[in-house]
Amino acid sequence: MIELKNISKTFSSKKNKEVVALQDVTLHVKKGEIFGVIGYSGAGKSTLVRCVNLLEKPTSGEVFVNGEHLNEMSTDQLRQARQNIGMIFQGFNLLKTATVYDNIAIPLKLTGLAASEINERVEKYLSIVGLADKKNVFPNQLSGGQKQRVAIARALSHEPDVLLSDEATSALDPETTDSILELLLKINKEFGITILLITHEMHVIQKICDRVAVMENGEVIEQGNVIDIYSAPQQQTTQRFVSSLFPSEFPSEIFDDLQKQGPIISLTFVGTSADQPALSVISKKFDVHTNILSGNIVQLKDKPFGKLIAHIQGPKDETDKALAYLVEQGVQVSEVSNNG
Ligand SMILES: Nc1ncnc2c1ncn2[C@@H]1O[C@H](COP(=O)(O)OP(=O)(O)OP(=O)(O)O)[C@@H](O)[C@H]1O
Repeated sequence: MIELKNISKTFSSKKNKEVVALQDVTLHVKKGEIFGVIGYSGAGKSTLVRCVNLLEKPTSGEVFVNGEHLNEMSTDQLRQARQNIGMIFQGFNLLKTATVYDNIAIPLKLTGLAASEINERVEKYLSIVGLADKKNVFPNQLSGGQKQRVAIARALSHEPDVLLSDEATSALDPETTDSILELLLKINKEFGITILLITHEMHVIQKICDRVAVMENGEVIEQGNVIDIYSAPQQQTTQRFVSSLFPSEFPSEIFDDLQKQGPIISLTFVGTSADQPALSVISKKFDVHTNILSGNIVQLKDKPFGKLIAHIQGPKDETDKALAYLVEQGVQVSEVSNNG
C-alpha cells in the first residue's frame, strides 16, 4: 500500500550546514496493517512520514501509495492523490475560529462535494469518533483528546485508504492516549484503513501495531513483526527501547554472587505461555530453586508477551534439565552473561 524506495532527504540552506535527515530508507507498509516507526528525537521520523504525502519532497528515492508513483505527479494529480492519504498531527491543526462542524466541512467544500454529501459525512464521522454532540462548539472548548478526535473525523471524512499519524498521542495523558489508540484500531478494523504512525513511545507500538521499524540517524536500523522485535531485538537502540519495558540491571556484586550458585536466565513468554506458572513447575519437577529477579508482562496487539529475569539454583544437571523443560514448554530461554 505504501512503498518508500531508497528515500533520502537532505535539508540545506545558505546559512546552515546541510542536515541529512533520511538516508536510503526503504519501507513497505502492507494494505490493512498498522505500521509503527519508532525512534528517539531527531531520528528522522517526522521527515519520513511527511515524505509519504510529499509534504516533504525527498532529495532522492521513490514514493508509491496504492500503486501510484507520487514523485511523478503534476500538482493537480498530487492534490487528488492526497485526498486518499489522511494525516493527523501531535498539535491537531484545527482551525481555532471555526466550529467542530466547519473544521470538517470546510476542507470537504474545497474538494467540490455537494452540500448534502458534506453534511452526511460530517455527521457520520463525528458520530464514529464519539463527538456527535460537539459539532457546534469551537476547538478551545474541547479537551486534547476531543481535539484529536475531531482531527481524526476530518481525516476520515475524505474516506482515505491510508492514514498517517505524526505523534498523534504525544501531547495526551496516558488514559486519553489509550482511548485514541483504541479509536485508531477501530478505524483500521472497520474501514480497513492502512495506518502508518510515528512515535517515540513503545506503548503505542505494542498496543496497536502489527509491524515496526526502528529509526536512528535517518536510517531504518531494524524492522519486523512487533512480537519478533520484542522477543529478539538485534540493534542496540532497539534493545534500549525494549529494555525500557523490561528492566534487567542489577548491582554487579549481587549478579556475580548469584551466578556462582546457578545460571541467571532471561525467559521470554509469547502468547499462551505468558500465563503458565513455568517457574513454579520447574521447582516442583526438578531439584532446583527459582528466584525471580525482575519481570514484566505486556499486552501486545493480540497476544501477551512477558519477560522474566530469574535465578535458577541447584546442581548443574538439574538446572540443565529445568532449562530444557522450559524450552519444551515453548518458553524462549537465554542465559544472561552480564548485567542486562
Ligand atoms: N525543515 C528542516 N530544515 C532543516 N533541518 C530539518 C528540517 N526538518 C527536520 N530537520 C532535521 O532533520 C533531522 C530529523 O528531524 P525529524 O523532525 O524528522 O526527526 P524526528 O525523529 O521526527 O524527531 P522529533 O521526534 O524530535 O520530532 C533533525 O536533525 C532535524 O533537525
